[in-house]
Amino acid sequence: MNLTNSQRAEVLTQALPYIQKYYNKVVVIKYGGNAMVNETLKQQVMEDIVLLSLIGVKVVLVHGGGPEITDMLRRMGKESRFVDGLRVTDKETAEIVQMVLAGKINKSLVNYLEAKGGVAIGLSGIDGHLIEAQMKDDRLGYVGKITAVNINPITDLLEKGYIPVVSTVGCDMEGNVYNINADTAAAYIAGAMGAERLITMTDIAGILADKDDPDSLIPCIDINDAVELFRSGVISGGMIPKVECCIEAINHGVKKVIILDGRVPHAILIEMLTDEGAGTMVVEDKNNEHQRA
Ligand SMILES: Nc1ncnc2c1ncn2[C@@H]1O[C@H](COP(=O)(O)OP(=O)(O)O)[C@@H](O)[C@H]1O
Ligand SMILES: CC(=O)N[C@@H](CCC(=O)OP(=O)(O)O)C(=O)O
Repeated sequence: MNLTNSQRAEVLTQALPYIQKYYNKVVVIKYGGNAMVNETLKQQVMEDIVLLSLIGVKVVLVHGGGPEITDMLRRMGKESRFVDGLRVTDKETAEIVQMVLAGKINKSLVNYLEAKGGVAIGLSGIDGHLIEAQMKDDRLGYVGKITAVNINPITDLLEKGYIPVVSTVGCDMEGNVYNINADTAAAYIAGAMGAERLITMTDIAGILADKDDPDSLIPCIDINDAVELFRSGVISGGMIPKVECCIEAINHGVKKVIILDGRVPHAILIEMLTDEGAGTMVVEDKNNEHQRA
C-alpha cells in the first residue's frame, strides 16, 4: 500500500492516544509454537514487539514451542503424549524441553528481536528463580505447577530498557526442572506484574461460537460468559487451558487479556494501537467495558 506523506503522518498521529495509554505500562505477550511456524509472520511479530518497546511500552515476551519440542523428541526416538493439553514429561523429556525452550527457541527469539533493532535478554524460569514450581500431578511427571513467580529479574531488565524473553521451564530448591505450559506461565507472570495487558497469540481467530466456523468469532467475553462457554461445551481442546489462563490472569489483577489471531499480519499493533481488534478480549465484567482499547 502506497501512502502519501500526509497519510503516513495521519496514521502515526491516530496512534498517539494509544501510545500514551500504554507508555511505561507492562504488556505480556505469549507467543506460542503454532504461531511461530510462518517465517513472515514471525518477522512481523518481532517488528511489532520492537516497535512497542521503542515507544516506551514495557513488553515481556513469554514463549512456548510445543511443536519444536515434539519434533526434537521424535528425532531422539521419543513419542509425545498429552493429557488434557499437557505433555507427559519424564526426566529425559524435561531435559529436552529445557534444551529446546531455554536454549534453541529462547536464543533464536532474542536474535530475531535484536536483528530488528531491539535489545533483548533471554531468561528461563530457572534464572533468578523466576518460576518456582512443584510436580503438578504424578501421572504427568515433571510438569510444573507454579508455586511462586519472582519478577525481580524481569523488572530489572525492563528498567534498563531490555525486552525480557522468558522460556517457561520452572525450578525448585532441589534442582529439579519442570516443564510448564507457556499460557499458564504467561498468566502467572502477567498477574505477578499487574500487567496492563496479556496478549496470548494463537493460530485461530479467537474464541469461536462454533470452532469449525471461522465467521463465528466472539469479540469479547467476561468471566461469567467464560463459565457458560465451558458449561455448554463451546470451548474444548487447547482452548480450555488458554481460557483458564485468561481467567487466572484477570483474577490476579491483569486488566484485559486478548486471545489474538497470530495469523493476521501485525496483529499486535492492530490490537494495541488502533481501535480495531483481531481476536477475543477477555475482561472481568463486560458491563464495565465501553471501549475495546
Ligand atoms: N470455541 C473454540 N474457539 C476456538 N478454538 C477452539 C474452540 N474450542 C476448541 N478450540 C480449539 O483450540 C485450539 C487452540 O488451542 P491450541 O492449539 O492449544 O493453541 P496454541 O497452540 O496456539 O497455544 C484451536 O485450534 C481449536 O482447535
Ligand atoms: C506441560 C506442557 O505441555 N508444556 C509445553 C511447553 C511449551 C508450550 O506451552 O508451548 P506452546 O505455547 O507452543 O503450546 C510443552 O511441552 O509443549
